[in-house]
Amino acid sequence: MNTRQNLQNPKNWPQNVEYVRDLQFLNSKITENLSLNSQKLQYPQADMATMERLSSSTFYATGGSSASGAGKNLQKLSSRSNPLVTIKIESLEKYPSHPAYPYSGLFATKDLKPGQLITPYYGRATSAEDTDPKSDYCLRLGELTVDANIIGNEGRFVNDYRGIMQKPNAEFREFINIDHNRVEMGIFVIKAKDMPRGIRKKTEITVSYGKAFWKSRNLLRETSS
Ligand SMILES: C[S@@+](CC[C@H](N)C(=O)[O-])C[C@H]1O[C@@H](n2cnc3c(N)ncnc32)[C@H](O)[C@@H]1O
Repeated sequence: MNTRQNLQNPKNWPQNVEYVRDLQFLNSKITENLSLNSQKLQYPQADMATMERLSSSTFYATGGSSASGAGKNLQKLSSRSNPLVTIKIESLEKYPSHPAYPYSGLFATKDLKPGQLITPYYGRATSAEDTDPKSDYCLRLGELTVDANIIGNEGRFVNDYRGIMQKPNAEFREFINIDHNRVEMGIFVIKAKDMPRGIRKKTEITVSYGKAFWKSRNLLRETSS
């Protein structure tokens, strides 16, 4: 079900992008594939060449996709809490040395606990074949792609950690959204010994897009991991 009812755009939201609070599906076959009603999650099968192209043009969850196991062992969460309460989109215009200058980033407005869901990642859910290779906002969800280039939510503003901090403080992870009864991708605070307090207020939230994302754009620095 789509939720495109007169949503108020968050502060600093770009005019040419539609703000949504749910995945937008190109067709109902894709909706079924993520639904938990069928008890079995099966993504549309894509050929090897398409999957290889997807691997380099999209970013993906740490540890790969687990949803193909019928949603087993995934955390069950509600995303109803308003993400604007804990995060904000910030223009990087005042940070000329930031690698994503002069665009935007996602910042914590409160302390965020280790393991906490920061925001789901929403956009247009498409099959592998329909993935736009030119989009910089594509996230893999199993064999599907969530593209937040022209339709999305706050998640589309999360930057890669490279050039910003030593390592990411957040990660993409699949979870079961009990509000929608389906598997979705979310941005979560990393749980790590050296981050016992999670992400502190006013800190930028960063993930790793994966080396393949940068390599495919010829932007991987020799030193980056
Ligand atoms: C999903 S968008 C992130 C949000 C983007 N900064 C914006 O304001 O729309 C991904 C794009 O942001 C930029 N980006 C993200 N992390 C970066 C980094 N660490 N260094 C340089 N550019 C980055 C790159 O242009 C990348 O293709």
